[in-house]
Amino acid sequence: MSDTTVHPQARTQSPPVVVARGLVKTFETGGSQVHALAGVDVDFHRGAFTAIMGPSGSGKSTLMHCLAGLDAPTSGTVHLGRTPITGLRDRDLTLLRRDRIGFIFQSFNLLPMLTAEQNILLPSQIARRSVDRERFEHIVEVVGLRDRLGHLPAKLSGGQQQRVAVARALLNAPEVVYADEPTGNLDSRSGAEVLRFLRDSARDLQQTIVMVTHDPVAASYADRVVFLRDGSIVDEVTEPTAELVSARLLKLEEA
Ligand SMILES: Nc1ncnc2c1ncn2[C@@H]1O[C@H](COP(=O)(O)OP(=O)(O)OP(=O)(O)O)[C@@H](O)[C@H]1O
Repeated sequence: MSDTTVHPQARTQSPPVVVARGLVKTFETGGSQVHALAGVDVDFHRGAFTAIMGPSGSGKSTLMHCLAGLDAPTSGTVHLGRTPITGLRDRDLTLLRRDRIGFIFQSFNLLPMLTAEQNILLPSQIARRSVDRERFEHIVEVVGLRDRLGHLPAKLSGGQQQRVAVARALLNAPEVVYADEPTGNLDSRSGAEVLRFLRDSARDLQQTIVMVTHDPVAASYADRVVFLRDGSIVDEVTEPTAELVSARLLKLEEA
């Protein structure tokens, strides 16, 4: 174990970066109600890589949207650090998402006319933030994009494009990165590259990462997996293996 490696147990005991309490989200659809979140309490700690799993419709996306301030819960609270993000005005939420949260989506979301480097730097430019060149160099090195920085996205493989998106999300050292099915569009080799990088970022850069995934192999890269069913957290596994995650998921789907 290297000096910079923190044992997973130590990471889960560090102070929480994100704290959600009593999260309820009810959708009204044509006269009936859907309880997408039925009272979720969950914490995410600094430097921890957490996967959120559960059967289809269990509330994973809704939970991530409420945690990230992309949607407002019907009731309950979310704190990012000391900031209660539930209750912030739209403009403050926009700034908070821009300055303190990183996002990685299944569909990369790169701008096609910008090079890899320009895509990585774009959010900092929009926010008029000075770039920590040392961190940029480090991230580029770790994601293995050094010789691809001048390429347009169309000239990169899917895995390389997602690594650009990951580097972009991490450049500003956001307090938390939310990844929504980040390997959903990748073949298994490229997916593994991206997942290794996310895992290493949590370990080496103390980056807090929360990932929604359907894939037990992807979840096995996390330090911890929380399982949702019918809008509630019903199970949790630390130091998961793909086999263990598959078995728990199967149990939830059968129940
Ligand atoms: N905008 C909406 N309006 C009405 N119902 C919604 C809305 N968004 C989600 N739901 C419902 O809330 C529940 C949870 O949905 P959510 O998308 O969070 O689940 P999920 O676990 O992410 O599903 P999947 O794995 O299929 O993506 C589902 O029953 C869904 O139909």
